[in-house]
Amino acid sequence: MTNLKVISEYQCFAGKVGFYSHASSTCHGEMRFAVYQPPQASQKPVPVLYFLSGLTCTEENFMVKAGAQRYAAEYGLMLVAPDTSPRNTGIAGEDDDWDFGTGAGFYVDATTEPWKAHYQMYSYIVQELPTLINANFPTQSEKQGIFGHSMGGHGALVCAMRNPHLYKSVSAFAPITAPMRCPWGEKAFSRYLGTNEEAWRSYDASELVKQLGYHSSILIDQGTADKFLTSQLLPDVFAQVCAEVKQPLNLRYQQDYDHSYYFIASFMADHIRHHAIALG
Ligand SMILES: N[C@@H](CCC(=O)N[C@@H](CSC=O)C(=O)NCC(=O)O)C(=O)O
Repeated sequence: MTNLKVISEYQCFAGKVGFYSHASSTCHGEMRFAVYQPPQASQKPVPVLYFLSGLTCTEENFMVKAGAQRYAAEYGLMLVAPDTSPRNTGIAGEDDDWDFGTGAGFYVDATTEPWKAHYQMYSYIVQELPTLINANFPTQSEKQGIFGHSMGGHGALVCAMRNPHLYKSVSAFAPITAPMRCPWGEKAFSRYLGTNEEAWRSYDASELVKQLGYHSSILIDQGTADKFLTSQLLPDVFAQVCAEVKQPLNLRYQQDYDHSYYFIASFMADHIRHHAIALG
């Protein structure tokens, strides 16, 4: 494998889960990610589905808890789950908060000191990581989808809407849909992007859907017992804007589900199917 260090690999549903690290030229440090190669990948290139995780996660949470491999094996999709931020950068205070810094890169390209030298997660996800994946794994590089959870749901919506030519499908579990209007987003954007809110708009799904829209229907699942629903996630704001601009949206409120991976695992089959249909 070129430029990749294999950390560990495991047989899974007749395919392989692997954990890898590499020297990132975008984030200027070591980055980690996980890949699930379905059994079909041993015979031919397959489409790729990226999953962006939420606050406090590493590349492991999704592979261990989401139960996605079974469905990826069924449909012949490769899964890629990157880490949620650079780590051990030496930036003072990077480990102080669980919702900012380490584990909380928010999938933006930071423009402020001291974060901008390493916290370039948007470019890492959209450019460097796919280039690395396509060079090292049997992918159909023109067939990419993206999904995510919470902070990662925000990241998936932003990456897809800003790059509809790169991502044929998008979905999210309990995404932060209007980060400019919630405490997690305000904290992250003001520190990574500065206080000029104009710069925040290109990372806010509810703004982007107004400006850009997306070429196909967006699937979102949201638990009604999610403790972050009304304070941080605000799916009704996103739904309202989608309705105004006639963006197709399948927003499903799931009764009594919370914010956890138990919720994610419960609806994983539907999300993988959504992407498999779009990715052919
Ligand atoms: N420490 C927090 C809870 C953190 C949390 O719930 N993280 C979620 C993502 S939240 C939005 O991005 C998560 O995925 N955690 C990892 C897991 O494996 O569950 C608190 O105290 O509330």
